[in-house]
Amino acid sequence: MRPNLLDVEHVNKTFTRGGFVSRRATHAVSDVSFSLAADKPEVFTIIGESGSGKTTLAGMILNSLAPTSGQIRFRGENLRNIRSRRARIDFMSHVQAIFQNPFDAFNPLKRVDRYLFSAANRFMECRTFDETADRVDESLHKVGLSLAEVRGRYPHEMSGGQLQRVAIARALVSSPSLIVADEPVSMIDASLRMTVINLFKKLRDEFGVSIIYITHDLATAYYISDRLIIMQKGKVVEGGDARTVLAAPQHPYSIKLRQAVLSVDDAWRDDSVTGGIPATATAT
Ligand SMILES: Nc1ncnc2c1ncn2[C@@H]1O[C@H](COP(=O)(O)OP(=O)(O)OP(=O)(O)O)[C@@H](O)[C@H]1O
Repeated sequence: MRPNLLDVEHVNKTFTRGGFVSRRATHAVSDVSFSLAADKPEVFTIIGESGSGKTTLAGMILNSLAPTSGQIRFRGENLRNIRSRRARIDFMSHVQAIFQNPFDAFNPLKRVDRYLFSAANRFMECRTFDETADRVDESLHKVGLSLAEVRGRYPHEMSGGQLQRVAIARALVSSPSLIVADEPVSMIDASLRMTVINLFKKLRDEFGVSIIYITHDLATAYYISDRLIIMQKGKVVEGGDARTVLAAPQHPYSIKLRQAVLSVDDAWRDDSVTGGIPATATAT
């Protein structure tokens, strides 16, 4: 039987601070489990208020943080066993990350196309410059851009939305099967957010990429998710099919979330009249 794309099994992460006498432990992630199937690309959302453990969980899925206990497997392989440089590069070619602020992801003094070329050189076995350029151009087309548009430009010459699309194109160069996107639209101008959000749907539907979408933004979570888990203080308080969870929320936090979504729906209805961009609500 084909292994799942991702298995997160009873994962815990505890940070300890202080010395022997004043030692303090933070249970950032407590007993979290979920799986993503290999043959069914989806947008899986991890939603929760600030400090609920979302970024810590993302770090463990990206293999940049080790769980205190429990295990994470990608295509059946325990991430703990991915140690050699070659194995790490192979893993990174399949699992890519998108971060919150695209302006932090690019050096202001470096042309953005150079990032795309180095990703192509790192992950793909292109034999000629033209082959590398084709690969880069192909990735940029997937996000609605082209090498001709991007070549020679510096980060400050692009909008936050455009730059985040370049970051996604860079992630796509290696044809990953999973993208972990941690608050990818929260630093982007509201008018450009939906372009990036719709792009994730396109990656799922047209290119078979699964997305782990991490957010505290209820409106985009509601709009984009196939399944979701709601985290609070490191624990999953509710999870499952996004519409089902939101239709009959059980946990007080999910009820609060649904109320916020309902008010967002109202905002959408208003926006459909005015032709504006949907408002977003934030869990507090
Ligand atoms: N390196 C660390 N050392 C100590 N504590 C940490 C560390 N990283 C995170 N924490 C703590 O773990 C908890 C979860 O943090 P995390 O950043 O994962 O939450 P989050 O849901 O992503 O929050 P936000 O939405 O604000 O980014 C918090 O209490 C945080 O202070």
